[in-house]
Amino acid sequence: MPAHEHESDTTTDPLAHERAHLSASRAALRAMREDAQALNIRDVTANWVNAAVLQAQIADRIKSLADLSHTPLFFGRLDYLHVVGAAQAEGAEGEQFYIGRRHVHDADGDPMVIDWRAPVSQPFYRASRKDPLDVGQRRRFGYTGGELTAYEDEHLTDPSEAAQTSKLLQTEIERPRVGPMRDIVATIQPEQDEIVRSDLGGTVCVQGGPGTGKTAVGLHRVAYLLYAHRERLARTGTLVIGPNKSFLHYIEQVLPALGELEVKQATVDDLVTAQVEVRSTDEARAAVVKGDARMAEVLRRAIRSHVTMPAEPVMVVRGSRRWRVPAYEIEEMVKELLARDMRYGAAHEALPQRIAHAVLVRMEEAGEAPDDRVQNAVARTPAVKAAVKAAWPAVDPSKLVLRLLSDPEFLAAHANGLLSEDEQKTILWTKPARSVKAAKWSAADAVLIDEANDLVARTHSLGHVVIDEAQDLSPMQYRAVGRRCSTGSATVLGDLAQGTTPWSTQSWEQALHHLGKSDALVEELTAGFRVPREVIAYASRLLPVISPGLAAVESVRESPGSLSVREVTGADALDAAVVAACAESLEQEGSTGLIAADARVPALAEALTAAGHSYLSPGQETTAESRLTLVPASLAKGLEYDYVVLDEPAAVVDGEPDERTGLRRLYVALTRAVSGLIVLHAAPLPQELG
Ligand SMILES: Nc1ncnc2c1ncn2[C@@H]1O[C@H](COP(=O)(O)OP(=O)(O)OP(=O)(O)O)[C@@H](O)[C@H]1O
Repeated sequence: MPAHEHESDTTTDPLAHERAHLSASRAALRAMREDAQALNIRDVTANWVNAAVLQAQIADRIKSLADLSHTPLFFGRLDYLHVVGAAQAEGAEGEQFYIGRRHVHDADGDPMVIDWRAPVSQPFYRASRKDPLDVGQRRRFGYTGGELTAYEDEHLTDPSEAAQTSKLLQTEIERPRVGPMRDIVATIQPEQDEIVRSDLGGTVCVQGGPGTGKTAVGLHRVAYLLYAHRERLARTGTLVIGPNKSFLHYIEQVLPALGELEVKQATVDDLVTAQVEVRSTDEARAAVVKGDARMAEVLRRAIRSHVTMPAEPVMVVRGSRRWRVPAYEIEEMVKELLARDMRYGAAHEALPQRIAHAVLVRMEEAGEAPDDRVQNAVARTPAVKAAVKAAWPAVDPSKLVLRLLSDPEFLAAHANGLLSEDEQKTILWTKPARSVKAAKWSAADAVLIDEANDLVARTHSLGHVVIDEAQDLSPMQYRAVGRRCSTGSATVLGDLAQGTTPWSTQSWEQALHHLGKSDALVEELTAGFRVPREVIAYASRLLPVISPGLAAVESVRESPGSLSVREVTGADALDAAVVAACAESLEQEGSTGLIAADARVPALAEALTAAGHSYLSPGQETTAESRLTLVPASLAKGLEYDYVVLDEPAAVVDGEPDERTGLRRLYVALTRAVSGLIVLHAAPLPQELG
């Protein structure tokens, strides 16, 4: 695949020709923006509400038509052998398309640039020598600071041309990583593209080792789905779930860069803490039980225990007449509602109407002609209300969970046969809370309340939800996410070897079951775009212990990377050695992350400051001026730095409640580097690394 980089401005020169197309496309985009700006809505809107809505839509459109000087308008070109969609007749003319981030057309409406998500763009990502998909030539463009400076061709149907890896792709993968996460739209790989373009109807689960592009793929899938199902998803909504705020901050620019501004981002905690404030943390043992799917059944039983079979008839007085519905008839209604397994709150609303209906039937039998208004009025009479309160009382979900965690007898009544006595004791509060407001709720408690809420009233479902770092979710958290896409679909992204919660996912099959998406497709990504060969080989020594059976990632990075493991004599010397390693890394281009056990962070912060190094925390963006981030190991997941200095692996392992989790945390820390890793230790290294 020849790369072309020479300069020339004759019109016969291909690079000059492509540059001219770039200028023309930018001019066309400018014209599209000017058209949008010139729209006069006064003639078409009848009232000010419509006008405001329309004006906002136009403002969004103008924003989306901005020409960002450092974001190339197109990055590829496809030369089809035939007219797309036409019968492939011998000798027919081909068609040429420029592939970019958005659609641009000229004054006649003819396309200048095609959106990467359009069906005709797909072969840019998928066509191969084996299956050229009617593409004669695929061209990739290289840019330097917004300038088109190179191109590279593949002739997929030419048997004499040898297959080669793309230099431009390699350059893109090797590019230093300063600033927030970038999109990969120009270089999505075929196996990634299959996931990106899988249909909205199905849930996809991706298992992939560190740096295989799971996050990137998940975000591009959202962008793709929004393009392919724009109206439906605008109505139903999309959501990206990440492990913590600093991670969400790191990825938040990717979708806007792809022109998608409406996608919400949240942590699972954000989703479930609308009603209560989280003010405490559980011990691991308690959190594991609270996060177990058996808790869903405990809650279901507890809520249904509020239903009591009626013992009294209902007597409704209307005018001079009295109507009696006997207890056994109300009992039948209650039993029928229980059997229908509807939401508790919906049944609570339905029961008064059923009783009133029974009264209406009696009225009709007595020759009266009551209408619907009478039924509503009867449903609201004190007698009916009292009967409903006795048989199917309203339940406050937070109070229900409060009682389960405070009242041993109440818990036992609903948990017996599900949770052992020991497990019950583990989750009971030692000091029962007096009220919902006063209770010191934990994150796991909030998930229980969320489950109870859903038992009372169905949770609103979105059209699509992406869950990143999913391996860390508890079964109850999967359920919480699952009810937010119960009528939609999900993209589940994770790595079993990076699970660091006490309840982390053991198998995707189980996880998908809890999510309510057992029919999901499980895909695997194994090509690593982040971690260089030498470094991933070192980290993968941990795999047999932390996740037996999982294949090691194969790095596709050309530069082998640098790995240096240094022993420091004496714990006192460690801090100085770490600071020196940071200074050494900062001499290179790109970002440096100093990763350390959480407990080591204050000492290292002090050492860095004393040595005159300013540093960022994981939530802050690296810039050309400020390239060093001090990262507690607990926040390293999902992030990456060009150079990583890893402080004292043994301390990272010891920072976790058990060894396996500790080694998994270490695996995460070891796999954040893009170009080089320096490991410094005063204590012996964990033997698994030896
Ligand atoms: N096709 C690609 N072309 C170029 N870069 C890519 C491609 N796929 C992934 N990358 C880059 O590789 C890096 C790792 O990607 P990403 O963070 O999505 O991996 P991940 O699987 O989520 O990793 P982790 O398990 O560590 O969270 C990112 O910088 C991403 O931009």
